[in-house]
Amino acid sequence: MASMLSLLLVIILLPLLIFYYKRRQKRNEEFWKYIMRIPGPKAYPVIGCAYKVYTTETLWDKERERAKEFFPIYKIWSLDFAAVYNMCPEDIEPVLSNTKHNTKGFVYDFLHAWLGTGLLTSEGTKWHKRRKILTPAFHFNILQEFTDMLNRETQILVENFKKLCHQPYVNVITPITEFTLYSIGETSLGVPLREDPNCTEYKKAVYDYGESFIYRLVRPWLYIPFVYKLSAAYKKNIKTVKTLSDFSTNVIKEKKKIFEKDASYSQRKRLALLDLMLKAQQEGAGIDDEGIREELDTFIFEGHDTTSVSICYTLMVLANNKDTQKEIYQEIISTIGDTQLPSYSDLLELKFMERCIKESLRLYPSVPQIVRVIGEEIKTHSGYTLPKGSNIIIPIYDLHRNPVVWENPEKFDPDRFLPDNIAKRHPFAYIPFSAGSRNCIGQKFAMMEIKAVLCGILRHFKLEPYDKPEYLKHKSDLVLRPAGEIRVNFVPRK
Ligand code: HEM
Repeated sequence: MASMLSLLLVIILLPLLIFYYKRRQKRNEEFWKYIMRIPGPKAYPVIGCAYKVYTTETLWDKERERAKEFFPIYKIWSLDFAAVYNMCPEDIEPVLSNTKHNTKGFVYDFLHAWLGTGLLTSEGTKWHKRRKILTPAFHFNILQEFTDMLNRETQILVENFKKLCHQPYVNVITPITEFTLYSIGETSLGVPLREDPNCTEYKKAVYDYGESFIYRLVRPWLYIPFVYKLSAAYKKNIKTVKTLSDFSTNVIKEKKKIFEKDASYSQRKRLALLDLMLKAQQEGAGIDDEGIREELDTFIFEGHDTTSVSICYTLMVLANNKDTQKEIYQEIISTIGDTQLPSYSDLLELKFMERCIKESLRLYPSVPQIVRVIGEEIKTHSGYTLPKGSNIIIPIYDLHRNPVVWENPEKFDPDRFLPDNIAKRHPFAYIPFSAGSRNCIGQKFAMMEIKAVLCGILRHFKLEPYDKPEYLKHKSDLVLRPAGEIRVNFVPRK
């Protein structure tokens, strides 16, 4: 049976390998000349670096190892595909600040089955139009209105932690992910997701999609759509996609009911994200039902999973840095008091807390790497050429540990974000929200949400360490994920 399978594999794969290798040869000779000059791991003819198949667990460590071995630049390739990892701020600046390189790498296509071509995955005029429609949803007047909602969600979370805190530790991932999912529902979507019975299934489906994404990523033959469609992984993924899209379709249905019932709704001066899209649709501004669905999927995912991991890692880091935690607590009490809920301007004033969040995002960037396609040849700082059409991978996680920029990179030190220290650094050495025109549209919302939740948690609990940062393992996924739990001990304040 096994030998039959191997024979079948050879019959299918061999012609494909030859086809791709020929395609590769047809590509601009200069392209390969430049790519091959860049250092990189050992490679064999045709299959290149794909002689080892990694898993979601092993890929993470391998990429970190390679980042150290070949710092600051290296390439990987297989068949007709090549990508260059770059950890040099001087090289990243021209890529992210020039719209010629705005196209995302082909791996973003693996997200299309779920996110369609929403803001994260779209390109050209479609992306530009959508960004214009959606930007007002993050205007500071809107964010100001969100403060009360975030405070309410935080209070519910704190009550939840009060029930859990008698245990030796709390795995913060589940309660925090619920908090961020319900928060994006209450704020940007205006839909009470807490009442949606499908939330648990949705959260699991997000994890499943991430796993299937990495599964495909480490198997270059599955990049070929026709081969992928024959695989068991594809069939499994179809089910996951159905769960994900049923969830967002339901959210839209609920919201449309509210929107259509109340005529004055769309006349409000400032509208949150989903309202804004429905209004744009009413006014014929070029966004149809499918467009709303893909943006909603994008924002539910980007708006909850990224902030969730960031809050979880920040709690763990603060539990391990007691003096810093004490200083944040004192700042909260002196800015807001012991009982008041923070206003939007209070949150803006929490400067020390902000530095701690920034430092936590340096060590644990929720989006650990991004990819762009080079639209015009670039000469790198280290003397190589990135040819037009090459995929450049910006490993934010490794960039934030670049030893040339960050002294003692693994150390948590919020003073790195004192204004004088920021001024001394290259502006592209720290990019947790990316940079340039395709930066994170939700970054102010994210900072505000993280601050609101820290205010609530730290006012009620002292955090004691359980997991130590140096022993925490990560795994590859769409966002930075711990390989297991993130455990923190919650001690109620008297
Ligand atoms: C700590 C929290 C967050 C981090 C670290 C983060 C980081 C990022 C990064 C690095 C990108 C660039 C991705 C790429 O180029 O592939 C991005 C894009 C994006 N983010 Fe965030 N994000 C966060 C929170 C949010 C929130 C709360 C929202 C929405 C409410 C959001 C919505 C988006 C969208 C829609 C894009 C695509 C923007 C475009 O291409 O025009 N993010 N984010």
